[in-house]
Amino acid sequence: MSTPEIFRSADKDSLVEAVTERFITTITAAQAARGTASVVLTGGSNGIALLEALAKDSGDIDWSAVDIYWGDERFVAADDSERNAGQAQAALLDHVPVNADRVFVMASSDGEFGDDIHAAAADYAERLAARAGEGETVPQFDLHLLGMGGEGHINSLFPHSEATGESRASVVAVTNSPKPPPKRITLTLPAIARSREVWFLVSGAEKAEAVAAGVAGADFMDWPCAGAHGTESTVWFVDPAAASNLP
Ligand SMILES: O=C(O)[C@H](O)[C@@H](O)[C@H](O)[C@H](O)COP(=O)(O)O
Repeated sequence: MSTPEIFRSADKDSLVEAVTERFITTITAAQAARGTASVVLTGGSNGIALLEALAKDSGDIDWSAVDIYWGDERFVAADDSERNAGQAQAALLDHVPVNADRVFVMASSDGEFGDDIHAAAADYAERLAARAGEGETVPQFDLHLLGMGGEGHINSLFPHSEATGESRASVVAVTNSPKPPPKRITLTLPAIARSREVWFLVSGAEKAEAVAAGVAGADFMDWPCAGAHGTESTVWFVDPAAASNLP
């Protein structure tokens, strides 16, 4: 488990610029070392702004050799504008030469499992396991991106929820999310822990308390963000407002 690193930016725009630059460096380095890279995307304003910036310039990233996953998804119809996958498609994936076989979208509520959210979550767990090494259920991600809510939720892991307390399964269904829509599919803390790097992309004063709790290593049932760590690095990209409760 890595010690949190804090990257303070002057504002939200320069936060996205810094993340974009470091994303390019990290993914090209992974490809240079292993011929391939894997990244877990996040929704939210900063997560999508990063993808838009990458669509304009992603340096030497070989997009055909990147595995793309999502940390969570809203279990709604495929064409619902709330879907993280649809937003990522429009922001980036439609504009770069990704390999469609390496883009792992979580099922929608009108997909092959219909409204069976548990089957849809189990399917994602199986697809992760199929890409994992022997004896593992989750591939080693090079990078897991995370947005965060003001109460410290990451992916669809909300405070004091069963999903946040999950200690074994890699993917679970959430049927009572306090933030709409209620039905979601999410990677769990043990799945996030398979990441070399975990990056939080956080701006705004309403996130300041959660940032401080996450960096200080609070109880993850109170502040789910405090339970997410990369094996090599954990980086909090914060603007001045989000950093305002840090020592
Ligand atoms: O799951 C959701 O309902 C939200 O999309 C949420 O998880 C979002 O990613 C964070 O709240 C960060 O959002 P911002 O980057 O816009 O602050």
